[in-house]
Amino acid sequence: MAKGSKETPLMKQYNAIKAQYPGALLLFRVGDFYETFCEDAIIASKVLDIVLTKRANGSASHIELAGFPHHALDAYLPRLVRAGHRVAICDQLEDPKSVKGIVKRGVTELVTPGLSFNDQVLDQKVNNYLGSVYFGKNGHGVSFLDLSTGEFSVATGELTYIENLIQSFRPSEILYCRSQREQYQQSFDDQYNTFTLEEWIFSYEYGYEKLIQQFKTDSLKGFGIERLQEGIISAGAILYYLEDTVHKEIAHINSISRIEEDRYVWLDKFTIRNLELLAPQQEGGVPLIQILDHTLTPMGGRLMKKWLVLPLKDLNAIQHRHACVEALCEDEELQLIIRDQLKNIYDIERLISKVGAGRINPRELTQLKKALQALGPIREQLLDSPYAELQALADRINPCTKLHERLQEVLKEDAPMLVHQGNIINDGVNAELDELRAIAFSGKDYLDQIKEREKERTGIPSLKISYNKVFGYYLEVSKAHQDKVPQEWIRKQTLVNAERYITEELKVYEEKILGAEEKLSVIEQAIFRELIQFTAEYIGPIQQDAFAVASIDCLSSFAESALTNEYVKPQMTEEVTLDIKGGRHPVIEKQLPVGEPYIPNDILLNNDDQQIIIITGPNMAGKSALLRQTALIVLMAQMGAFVPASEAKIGWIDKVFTRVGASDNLSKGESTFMVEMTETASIMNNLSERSLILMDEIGRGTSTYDGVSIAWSIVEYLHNHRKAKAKTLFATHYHELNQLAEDFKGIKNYNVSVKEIDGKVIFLRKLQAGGSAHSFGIHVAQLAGMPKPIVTRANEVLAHLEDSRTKERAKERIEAMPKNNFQMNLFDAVDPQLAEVERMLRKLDVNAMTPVEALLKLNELKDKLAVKK
Ligand SMILES: Nc1ncnc2c1ncn2[C@@H]1O[C@H](COP(=O)(O)OP(=O)(O)OP(=O)(O)O)[C@@H](O)[C@H]1O
Repeated sequence: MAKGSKETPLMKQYNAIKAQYPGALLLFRVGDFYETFCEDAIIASKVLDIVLTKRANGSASHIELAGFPHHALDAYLPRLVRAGHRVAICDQLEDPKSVKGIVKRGVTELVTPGLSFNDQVLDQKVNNYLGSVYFGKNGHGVSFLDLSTGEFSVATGELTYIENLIQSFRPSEILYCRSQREQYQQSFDDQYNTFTLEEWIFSYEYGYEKLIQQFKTDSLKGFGIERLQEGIISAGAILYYLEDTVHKEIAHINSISRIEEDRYVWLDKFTIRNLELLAPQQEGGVPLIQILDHTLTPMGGRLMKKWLVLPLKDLNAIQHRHACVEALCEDEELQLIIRDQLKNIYDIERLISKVGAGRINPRELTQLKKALQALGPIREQLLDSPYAELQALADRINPCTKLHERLQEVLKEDAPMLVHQGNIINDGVNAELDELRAIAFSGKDYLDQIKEREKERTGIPSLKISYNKVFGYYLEVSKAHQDKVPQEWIRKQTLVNAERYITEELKVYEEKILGAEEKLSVIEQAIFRELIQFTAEYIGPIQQDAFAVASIDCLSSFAESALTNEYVKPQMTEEVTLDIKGGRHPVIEKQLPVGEPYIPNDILLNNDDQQIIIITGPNMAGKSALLRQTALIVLMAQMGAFVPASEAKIGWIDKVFTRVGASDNLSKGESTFMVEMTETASIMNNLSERSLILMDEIGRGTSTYDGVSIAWSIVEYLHNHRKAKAKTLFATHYHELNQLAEDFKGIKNYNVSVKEIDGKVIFLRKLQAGGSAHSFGIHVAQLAGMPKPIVTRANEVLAHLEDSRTKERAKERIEAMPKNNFQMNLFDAVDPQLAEVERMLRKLDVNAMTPVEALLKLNELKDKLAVKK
């Protein structure tokens, strides 16, 4: 707008409010519409596909304008938020009827991608997390809040841990400190919506104070997070942000939990991606969650995702879940009953959050009532079962009987969505309400009586009594009967075929009826507000119920997969052996064409004579499937599910690392091989003796000799690592690596068998002991329809290369390979400080740095090492 121009009072108010929310799109309530202006209007018209108009603005030039009716907010808001916009909703804070001049307005909510209660923005089965990251000197902090459920958690740790958690929680928005932009950008890719906050917010004292204020406690000791300095700082920023975005009613955020690094299996960020736990890597692919998730409640769906990315390490906890699944598998009738009742439990977790935020509508409160009704029978059924584990689960359900009774008594069965629509409260709850209702209804009856009486008196058979907003109740007489209209009727309107009249008597009753209806609505709203307050007392118990129901739902979902897919209960042990008989890939087996069975395979790994298995075999033989299914079976077992195998004995695993071949989708222009090596290095630096490593075609992104050499030395390193004899499956095309089995006790060769019949390859998909002689690559090329001359020539070249003399020399060279037992100082290699320095170095973009920046960075790296001394 031109400077110095004279604004209308409305635009003056608009501009003042707009200035308070920079970066947000402002929806400005004017009468029955939400309006947007200027830049916002241009964006809104594009995103929402609504008309963009221009209008005069006082003596200023024209401004753009786009708006929509206020009742369409639920439909339009999600579209703006999903398009990545922060939306400030500015409402009228006074009743326009009672105000002279301009109505007071203010922002009542700032909706951001990470903060929403709106059912249209939220996905039922997915948590909507707001994340917050703080980079400290001695560690980093992260926290996650789902405003729609009240779940709030925090962790402190090394950067890799924070990265893994971000990958697992997949927040819709991440907050970080404005002065830490560089660290943030170096550590996280740009796939997340972010928002930066000022530096003063990120202090321990501020965060601590904010948290104890929110939880109404004296300290954070009870939450077990007292020492998580950086975590507390990050969580404090979240609470600040809630305030800043006008989220004041947050009673449902009543605790915070620590994400304990020691409790869950460490899945490096490549593992979650490579194993396709939550999302497929390629469009059209199927992730594991799709096979495992048979949950029936939104809470169950959300918890299942969490269980999937946070598998347990504690044997007791794992075995407890297995025992529940087993009981539900054994008692199929109980399983059916429970699943039937779960369907009646709405999203009580989000409903009770809406109670806390004062945003629940009457219909939603009836849903809560119905859910409470269904909780009782679930509890009873499980308590009556002979299984102690299921009884323990049932015990965690609190049927909140008093609340249920109250809701049952007060709330109408078919209460509407909007409070002002009325008809929310039952008859018999409030005497005044009943009386007013009687007046309202009998008043209407009385109108009928008047009509009949007047019909008779005047002899106008078509006499009607109707209502309109302009002059209230009126009598309508068609033109044909005009002559019969009594004198005392007052004419109000003439239509083409009829005349409309009012009478003294009609006016008296109108006032009575309308007055009653208005009062009725006021009383109903007051009772409804009281009911919400009463319900708010139950936030804690219902949150607990939500968790209990979610757990039952997940366990029953595991039982469902076990029954339909023939999974078995894994035997969990403290040993370090992994012994899987007849293992299958849970996703691939569901996708094979009918009649094509999935071929099961056995895998035995320990940290003694079979620590590393080198798997060779032609392309398409099934090497990758075998690697992945082994990790998936372990993870499924540790999340509490049954597994696709005929038998599985699992010495629990603490970390899973996966490095799957050089993929073609280059990210950020780094060479594929570089990515591969960075990822592999991160594995080497984080090993433990309970780790499971999957390496699929490591080294294939470079020349054969480089590739073989790197693969070779990685295998040697893994084998000779003194502290961490990590169990490893190594799939490779380099059969040269088979030589290693002769030199090292813990390395064994296997191959995925194929049969050659009439020059054609038949995939048997069976894992068998021993290496393989050649790689059948040319056969696969032939299968793929490669032109015959190319195949023939390739065979010719191969024959030459495999010429006996060449082969003999290669064999000699491999046998004469200098031996190396990696007797280096392994401490250094696993030192986290060094690893951090290395990671920082790798992430540097030297070409984009000025000499001064380079020097500063060098100094920072030096400081990091100095801390160690
Ligand atoms: N055990 C099995 N039973 C039946 N089909 C299988 C089995 N294992 C793999 N397959 C099928 O074979 C296909 C190829 O398997 P996979 O990708 O594991 O081969 P690979 O040996 O890793 O090949 P490449 O070396 O080309 O990566 C799979 O997509 C699947 O359809």
